[in-house]
Amino acid sequence: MLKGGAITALGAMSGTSLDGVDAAMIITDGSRIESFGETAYRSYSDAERSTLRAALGKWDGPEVDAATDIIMQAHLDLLTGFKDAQIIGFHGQTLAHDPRGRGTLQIGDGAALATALNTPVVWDFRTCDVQLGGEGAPLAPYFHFACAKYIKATEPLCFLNLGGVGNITWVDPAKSGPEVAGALLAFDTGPANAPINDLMQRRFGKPYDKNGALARGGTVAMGALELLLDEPYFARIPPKSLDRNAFPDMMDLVAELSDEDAAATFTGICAAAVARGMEHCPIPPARVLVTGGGRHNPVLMQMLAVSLDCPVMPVEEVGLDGDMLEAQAFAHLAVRVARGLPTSGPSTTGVRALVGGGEISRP
Ligand SMILES: Nc1ncnc2c1ncn2[C@@H]1O[C@H](COP(=O)(O)OP(=O)(O)OP(=O)(O)O)[C@@H](O)[C@H]1O
Ligand SMILES: CC(=O)N[C@H]1[C@@H]2OC[C@@H](O2)[C@@H](O)[C@@H]1O[C@H](C)C(=O)O
Repeated sequence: MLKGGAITALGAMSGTSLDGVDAAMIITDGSRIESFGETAYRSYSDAERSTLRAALGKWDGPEVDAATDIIMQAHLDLLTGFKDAQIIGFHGQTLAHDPRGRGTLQIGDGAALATALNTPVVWDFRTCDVQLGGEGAPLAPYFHFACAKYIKATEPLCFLNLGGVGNITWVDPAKSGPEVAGALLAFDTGPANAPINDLMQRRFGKPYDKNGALARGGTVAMGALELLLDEPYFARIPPKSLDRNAFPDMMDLVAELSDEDAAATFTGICAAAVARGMEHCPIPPARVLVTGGGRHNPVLMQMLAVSLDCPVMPVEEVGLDGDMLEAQAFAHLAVRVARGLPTSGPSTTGVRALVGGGEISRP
């Protein structure tokens, strides 16, 4: 176990929207963020993305092996460019997530990465939490707590991540640590960019609805939206988490709609699911800080501004980098694992006791 002060950690995340790998450096002791460092991004080619897509929802087999090769190569390409990391947090790519059934699968071999990069790698962050009865997700909340301290927040606030799936963390920055009762509440809000991306791929062969251009010209089909929000997931008390493809029939909901209305409806569903989730906050937050790719979508941001009862703004407004927060999170969590600190607990994944999930592989 590492002892002592802050160290330089590198984090890497390939998220559910399948756009690419983010990597970021951070100097932290696992509790306090001292500073943020260099970042980099490697996007997937169309061919790589379709291989990854083909493996979604699978637990093993040739599709998973082909996807794993891509994940390993993409991370090696990106991470060799960083020189000073003392430890690496490697999330890998989630292919399947079923915490109440078969478990959770993040592909990629952290031990091979440790050898190739000659640096200790912390990986497989979610399995231990799931094995102990937790949701295994979201895991960024313990990092969000450190971010709230870093930005010197004084009132309860939320971090909202709009990736493929949406997740929210309510934080009370007055508490002394993330594991303290009442410091955090976190859960996945619902589908975010993934259905929009899937629609764009299916109807236009494009990866996403850039700046919400398509959704902007459409109208939200309220019937379809309400039908989805009737799913039991949205009424469940958090903590709770979602698989990227948890609602496989979503595309059917918009099958009869024009391209514009279909895009508007999926965008509206993302915002409405967040609004529904906000009802669970113990105290209304003073603001919602938005991270993840969805904050680049002005139509989605406008829908959120209309649906929520507090100011909604991108995390850049408080000096954070919304494209890199998840990569930074896994760097921070890697240091926590190495120091024997917990990475999840009852208020974030619903696990019954505090868990420090993650395997450490040394070169
Ligand atoms: N300019 C933009 N306009 C509209 N949407 C955008 C824009 N930029 C990014 N996005 C959306 O954000 C997605 C990427 O978000 P992000 O990188 O946060 O996801 P992720 O990390 O893969 O997902 P997760 O947090 O679920 O693991 C893109 O696939 C796209 O849908
Ligand atoms: C199983 C899994 O990979 N979940 C992701 C996904 O993407 C967003 C949301 O669903 C969140 O629960 C999680 O990622 C973030 C980084 C987290 O664990 O906090």
